[in-house]
Amino acid sequence: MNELLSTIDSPKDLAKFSDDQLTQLAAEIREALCTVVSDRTAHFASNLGVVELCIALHLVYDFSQDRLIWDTGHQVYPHKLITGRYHEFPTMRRKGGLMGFPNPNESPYDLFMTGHAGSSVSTVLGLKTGDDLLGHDERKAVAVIGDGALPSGIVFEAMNNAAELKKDMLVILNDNEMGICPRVGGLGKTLDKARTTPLYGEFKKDVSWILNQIPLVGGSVEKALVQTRDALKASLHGGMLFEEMGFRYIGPIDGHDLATLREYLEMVKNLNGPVLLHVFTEKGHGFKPAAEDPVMFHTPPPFERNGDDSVVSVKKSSSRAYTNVASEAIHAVMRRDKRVSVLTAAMCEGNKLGKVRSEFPDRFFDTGICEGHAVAFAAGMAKAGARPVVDIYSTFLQRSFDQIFQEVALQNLPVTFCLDRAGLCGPDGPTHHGVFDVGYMRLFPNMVVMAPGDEKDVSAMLDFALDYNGPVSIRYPKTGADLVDRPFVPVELGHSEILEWGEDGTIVAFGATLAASIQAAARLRKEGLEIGVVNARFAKPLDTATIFRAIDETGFVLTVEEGVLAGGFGSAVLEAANAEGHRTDHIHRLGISDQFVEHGDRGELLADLGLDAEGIFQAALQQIERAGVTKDWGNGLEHPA
Ligand SMILES: Cc1ncc(C[n+]2csc(CCOP(=O)(O)OP(=O)(O)O)c2C)c(N)n1
Ligand SMILES: CC(=O)[C@@H](O)[C@H](O)COP(=O)(O)O
Ligand SMILES: [Mg+2]
Repeated sequence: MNELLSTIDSPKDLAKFSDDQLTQLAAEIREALCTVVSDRTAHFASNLGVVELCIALHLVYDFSQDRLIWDTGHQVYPHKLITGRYHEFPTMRRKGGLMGFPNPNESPYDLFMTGHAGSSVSTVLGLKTGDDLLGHDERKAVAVIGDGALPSGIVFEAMNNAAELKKDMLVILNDNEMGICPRVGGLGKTLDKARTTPLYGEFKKDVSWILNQIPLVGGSVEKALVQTRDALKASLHGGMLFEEMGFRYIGPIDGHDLATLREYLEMVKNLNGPVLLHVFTEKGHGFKPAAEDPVMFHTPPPFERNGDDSVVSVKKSSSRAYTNVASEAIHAVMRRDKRVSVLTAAMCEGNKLGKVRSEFPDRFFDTGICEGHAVAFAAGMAKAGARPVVDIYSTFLQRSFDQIFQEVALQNLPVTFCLDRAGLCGPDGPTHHGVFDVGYMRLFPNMVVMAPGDEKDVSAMLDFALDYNGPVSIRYPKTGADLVDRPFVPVELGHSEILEWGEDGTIVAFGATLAASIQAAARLRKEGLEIGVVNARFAKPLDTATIFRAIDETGFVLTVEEGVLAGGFGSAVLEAANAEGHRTDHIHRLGISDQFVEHGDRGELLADLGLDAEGIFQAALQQIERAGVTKDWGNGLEHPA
């Protein structure tokens, strides 16, 4: 297997293959995809669906000069295999290996590092405009965008502008009827029209035959007839929307038929102005289990295959992940409070909201990949007296910054934000690590910023939020929820929870760093040091009484957070201490410095950043030395550093 794929160093090598060899190449690419997902979580069904499209694109265009952006970028694996990264492919999504999204540091064929949906039409328009301005107008420009990404508002901003500029660019709509879950929204229904009529090729032949029966009396009639044909075709195929926006709509065509793809790409390649080519694909195409269950196989847990393409085992993820705890808490509160609704932005599966959707279809809202809208929509619901819970990943919620500011915080509306994947999300890497939210949420007056220290805190914080008459954000990472054994202290606005107190120093953990902080403190206590641990719970409002007591009465204060230091929890502590004239020289912050964190296993990344128990232990030891804490280390051992 892979006799052909392993010989490809550049897309230019594709030209040497016959049609039969290209068919074999597609099979080899699918085999490589199956192999890579058998021992790690990676994007699978989306990649299976674009194999022929990717081969056709690289046959028709020269992307060493032409511009290509894969929107979102989770379907970029075939592109990576064809652009000289076959031999590195086994390192996919491993620390230090290939990224699971486009990465310009890997190849000049990757122009933008992406992972968030919807920006491709804008960046391709920008590339084309820049190339034209700088005398490279011979370069073609292509964006490939999925039907799930298409409803993102930015796509329409870009198309609106592209139609104005009349730039020669191609948008390929990869329509597989799926986001991660089945696609939602009115736009999807427009696209569905295209599935009720013959594919473009057949339709075009029929219309051409009809037109040929009409004796043409001159250019004006022909022009009118062609326009009639295009309007008829576009209205039949749901393309009218794009035609009205100023894009030439072509399609739909079969996105798994290599010859058809090449024919149409050759045709549209030299059309003037913005063109949208509507391509039908099947998510999971070519691997039956994935085609039958593209939701499960979007990023399946590792699985093994039988020879007949059946799947032997799929390892389920941990059932006590924070995500599950949160979705169960949301479900419970929806059962007892009819004011409560939940909103997701195309991440129903990722947010584990399937049961909520089934039981409360009228109070479950999937807006599609439209996070800005989701937040403003929730604000409207809150204004009407409902209690919306916006359940959006930390990194994707960044899309809604202005709506959080204007529609929620400024109005002081009771919207509850559940920020899943807050912190390091592991193999998805820098586009997905949710590490900025404490900073951006803390900026807004009225916003309460919380993070559960363990599983028990999650439902308690949600209950608090829904009783609180203002905006609240609750952040938690993509990992198993810890369960800290202690007499539970109810969640109270601006109050932390003191788990241990010790004069030699205090570790103040914000969020899910609590368990590692407890472990580090326990090791230090074994060395004879009296180290306290505080479960901060709130970054805003801060529990200044407890924090100032730790500052004034203990040897040092070490804050620990799974997020960037800039504007984070530790910054809040420094700001508060400074504002009230307390010492700050013995306050040390653990978190993420001014850097983007690469992809890798979550545990590896935490250890690299010193945010695991060992790192916290070592940081505390350094603070102990700095504080001049002298201790008889018991058995006379050297300092336990
Ligand atoms: C702004 C943003 N929100 C949410 C996501 C999560 N997400 C990744 S892929 C995906 C579905 C994309 O569907 P589509 O564009 O149709 O691609 P397909 O997987 O069907 O090929 C979603 C919701 C994201 N990457 N970016
Ligand atoms: C491409 C994308 O953004 C999603 O597929 C994301 O990778 C899902 O992340 P989880 O697997 O953590 O839900
Ligand atoms: Mg899709």
